[in-house]
Amino acid sequence: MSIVLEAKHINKYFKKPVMFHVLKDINFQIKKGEFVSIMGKSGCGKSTLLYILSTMDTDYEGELFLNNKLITNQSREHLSYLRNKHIGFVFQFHYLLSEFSVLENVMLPAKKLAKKSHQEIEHDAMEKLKMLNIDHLALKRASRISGGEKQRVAIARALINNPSIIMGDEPTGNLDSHNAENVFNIFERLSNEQGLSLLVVTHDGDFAKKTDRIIQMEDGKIMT
Ligand SMILES: Nc1ncnc2c1ncn2[C@@H]1O[C@H](COP(=O)(O)OP(=O)(O)OP(=O)(O)O)[C@@H](O)[C@H]1O
Repeated sequence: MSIVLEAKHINKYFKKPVMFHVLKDINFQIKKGEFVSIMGKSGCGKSTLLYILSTMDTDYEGELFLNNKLITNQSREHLSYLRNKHIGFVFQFHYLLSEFSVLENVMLPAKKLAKKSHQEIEHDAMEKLKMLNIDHLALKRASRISGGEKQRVAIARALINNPSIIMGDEPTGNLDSHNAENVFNIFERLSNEQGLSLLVVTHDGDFAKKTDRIIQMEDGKIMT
């Protein structure tokens, strides 16, 4: 099976206030369609790692490959393009623009990519909303929908450019158990039916044990 994301010998140091070796020789691969969770105690380096994997932090040692292409040492502009095209993000807090409609929020990353017409983007956004059973919310303001609905809109937005991988930082951390299960089921369907890869940092052991594989971190290292 093809490899979507690969980390080779990733090391990271925070230099202030004192030199701190936060990530220690991180190596792993995420295959197409794999649903992987990252777990570990608070402070072990999960968010720092996700920042690097998502190309937002470029201050690290080692190599990162996205769809078998080396993406370390690329320009900020190119990384911004790669991120928008190939990586979808779902965070603990949805970061929707509250004054915009649900549909407009979902369309935004595709508008930024500027590869399709307004009509095509609107059509794609409606398809994603339908897939997540929230198309009836399309014209509502993002501020006027529930927390669980907002997280589904955030997932639709993450999917709009048909990314290779979705990265999540505690995507169910702010949801009740019913909505958390809902998000898990959506992710599982995307992985099984559409071959989308997912990499999710979570503190929720029940969520993690249902994923294909758990990457367990301890003190900046991968233990499993
Ligand atoms: N900008 C920074 N400068 C210095 N140290 C930092 C910085 N950001 C994070 N750290 C430290 O690096 C370590 C890893 O932080 P990180 O946020 O990656 O942990 P985490 O596993 O995601 O924790 P949590 O589960 O609480 O979110 C922690 O000890 C943290 O205090």
